[in-house]
Amino acid sequence: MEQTFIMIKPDGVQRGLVGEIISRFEKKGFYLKGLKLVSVEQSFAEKHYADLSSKPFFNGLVEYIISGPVVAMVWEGKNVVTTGRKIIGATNPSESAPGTIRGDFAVEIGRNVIHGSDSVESARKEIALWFPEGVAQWQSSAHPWIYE
Ligand SMILES: Nc1ncnc2c1ncn2[C@@H]1O[C@H](COP(=O)(O)OP(=O)(O)OP(=O)(O)O)[C@@H](O)[C@H]1O
Repeated sequence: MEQTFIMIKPDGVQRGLVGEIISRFEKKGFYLKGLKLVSVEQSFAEKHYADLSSKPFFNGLVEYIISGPVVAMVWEGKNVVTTGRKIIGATNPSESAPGTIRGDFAVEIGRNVIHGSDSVESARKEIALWFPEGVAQWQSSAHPWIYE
């Protein structure tokens, strides 16, 4: 099944939103396949956001991501990349709909609480970067109650 990489950014960890965010993905019916609290170095953050290296906000973004521990996760489920982005909401919290994570918990684009892969290909690369050790192999016994 499809997998995505989700990261709770340092502001989400500091503000105590970890449980709330995990709960939203769990209740939807997605499966947690990888989870760790990590403080990343500048070079690692630059690698994760390499596609944005030419943007004027790049240095600030890297400073933000290394400003405290983040929660790195792998979630699995049908259409989890696209649906995960919908659960997260628009990049700029002033445009994120209420009911989304950013719509409910964020105000500024530079403090938008959470990251989610934007495509299946990005998810594959990001999971390989953040979880080189691999992810857990397990099947939920609730599976037949969530999927036809
Ligand atoms: N104009 C901006 N000013 C400050 N920070 C920004 C700006 N645009 C984007 N960012 C930061 O860079 C991150 C990555 O931007 P991107 O355009 O990839 O958005 P995204 O895919 O919704 O976010 P993410 O990759 O974090 O899930 C954003 O989540 C935000 O934290």
